[in-house]
Amino acid sequence: MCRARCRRRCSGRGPTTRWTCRTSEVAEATGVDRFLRLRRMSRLIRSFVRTFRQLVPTSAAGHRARGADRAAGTLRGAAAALLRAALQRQGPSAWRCPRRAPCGATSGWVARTSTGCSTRTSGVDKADGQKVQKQSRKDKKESLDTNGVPWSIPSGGSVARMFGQPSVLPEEDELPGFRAALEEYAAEMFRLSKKLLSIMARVLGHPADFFDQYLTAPVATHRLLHYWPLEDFQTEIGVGEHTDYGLLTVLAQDTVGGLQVLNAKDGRWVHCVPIPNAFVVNLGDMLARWTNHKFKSTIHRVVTISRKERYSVPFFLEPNMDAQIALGGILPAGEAPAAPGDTAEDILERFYRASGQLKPRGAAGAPAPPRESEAGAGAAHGQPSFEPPPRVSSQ
Ligand SMILES: O=C(O)CCC(=O)C(=O)O
Ligand SMILES: [Fe+2]
Repeated sequence: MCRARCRRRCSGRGPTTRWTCRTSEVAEATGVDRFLRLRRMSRLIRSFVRTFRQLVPTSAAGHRARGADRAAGTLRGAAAALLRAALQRQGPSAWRCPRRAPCGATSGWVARTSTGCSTRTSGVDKADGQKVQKQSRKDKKESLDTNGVPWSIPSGGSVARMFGQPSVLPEEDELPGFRAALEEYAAEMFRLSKKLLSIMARVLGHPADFFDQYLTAPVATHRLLHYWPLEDFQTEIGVGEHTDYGLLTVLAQDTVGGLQVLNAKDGRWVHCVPIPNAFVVNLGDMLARWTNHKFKSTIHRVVTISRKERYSVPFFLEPNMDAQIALGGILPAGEAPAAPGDTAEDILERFYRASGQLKPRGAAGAPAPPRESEAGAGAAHGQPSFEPPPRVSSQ
């Protein structure tokens, strides 16, 4: 039996305090954890559905997001089914994948951690890998990360393989329609992102379809976020100050508010007041680097000042992992030659190493990357020392 505050029965091996119980063992032994997870997820998904309802038919780019509307309808049904399942204690068993999970999956529910602090950037170019700092305040949020481009098979090394993994989600019979609705919404966000990028391409003096060549096997994360109200502003935050590291982020937020953007000119935080029927679009570090900061990445954070819980749904887009992202390389005049280490994958890897999600190369104690055969079913591509994905408080 577990000691401390946990009465769950463990396998009897080793120390059995609440904090050292392995979720899988607890779930196996009692089924309780599974039930709790299901309840938690049902709340998250219900609120996600509410956020969807607020999604507008018309986005910032005048793009009609019919898919998002349809997906909202499907999700309403899916959430109801999930709740029913929760009541009957028939929850899915494996769709929460804790970070550092042996299965190495890169998506799934990322719980609020008891110790984790977000990382933040002290500059706007994390692409150089050295500017990530530890925040002193803890993020008070949880999320469900899913693969935003499930059809894409990114090619490259371990980062590409990590992102190419399927999402950890309830099975169809556990939550009918949920996967389809997520995919439909993500596909719509991908279309919208491409539309926005085509406008940017023209601003940069390129043909409208310029970015398409870099988006044939992209990487994207579709995230469902839930924030609790903050109780102590000294020690807690929604998400710490950061820039997203990819190309761009299309974000739907509810009406609670809390997203803030840094005005680089006067150093003040500006509230990104929710506008009904609008998406927020953040530019990421890769776009900043590619344009030599002609397009700046958005420094933002979430400080939930309301007593209400907050929900948001960002869609983060990165290009093909082998896209060369040289500093200023996308500017038509004076194309900078790409140097080794300039691919999107190199940049992501540097970021993960600098933020501690990936151990430095050759670090003492750094576990060796598992061989493919050791990776297990959930890590079909063999995820090494990655603590999977969440673009942490980065993204
Ligand atoms: O929830 C939000 O509004 C922003 C979330 C965010 O910035 C992130 O996850 O990178
Ligand atoms: Fe962000």
